[in-house]
Amino acid sequence: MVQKIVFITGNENKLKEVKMLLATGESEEPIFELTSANIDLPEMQSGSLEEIAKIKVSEALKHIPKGQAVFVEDTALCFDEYNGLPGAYIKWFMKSMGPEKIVRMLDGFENKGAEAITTVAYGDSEGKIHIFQGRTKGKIVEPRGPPTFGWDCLFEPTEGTGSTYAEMEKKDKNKISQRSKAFAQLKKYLYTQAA
Ligand SMILES: O=c1[nH]c(=O)c2ncn([C@@H]3O[C@H](COP(=O)(O)OP(=O)(O)OP(=O)(O)O)[C@@H](O)[C@H]3O)c2[nH]1
Ligand SMILES: [Mg+2]
Repeated sequence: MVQKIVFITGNENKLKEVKMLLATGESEEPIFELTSANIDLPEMQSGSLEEIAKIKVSEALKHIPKGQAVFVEDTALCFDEYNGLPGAYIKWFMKSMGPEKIVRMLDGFENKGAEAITTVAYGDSEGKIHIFQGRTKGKIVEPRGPPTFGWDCLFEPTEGTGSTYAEMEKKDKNKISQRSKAFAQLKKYLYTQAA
């Protein structure tokens, strides 16, 4: 049976990435059907990344038809010098300050280290919640590359070739990004369940 799965998001760029990350190869039998819904769910402003995602997906479960599964995804950007902040609040920092001023937050600090963390909370068709998390280390740099997706232009991953996410081809970003690591785990889980 093909499991219907709903991704709750209002972010078009993210949706595009996630569709690519969960796409099945041409030779693979599809085991799930992915749709998306733009539902504005309340997001807790405290707690660990896992707790925030868990509570968000329990809300999401109330909005989808019985028998379907649902997932939410939250991406945090954590500065070493700020002990993990802005973290999950990066969204609000981006909205009110924009990328240029976010870079200025680390002026006066030598350590520009940061970690991008994607947390996926999956609520299965029985209402059980499963958490998957992917992490990519890097540093905050002066914006480089097209400013099309949030803070992609100011994050230079350590594993890469010295480019910011924004300067990379999508397929290259997807090889190392926090989001691809989290969704690789979800995909593996879905295939194990279906086997
Ligand atoms: O440059 C980026 N590269 C990424 O890979 C990435 N992933 C997310 N973001 C941005 O980080 C904030 C928190 O995101 P977020 O996870 O809370 O998403 P969101 O609230 O925009 O959408 P959603 O919650 O409806 O899914 C938002 O400003 C997103 O635009 C990214 N920016
Ligand atoms: Mg969000």
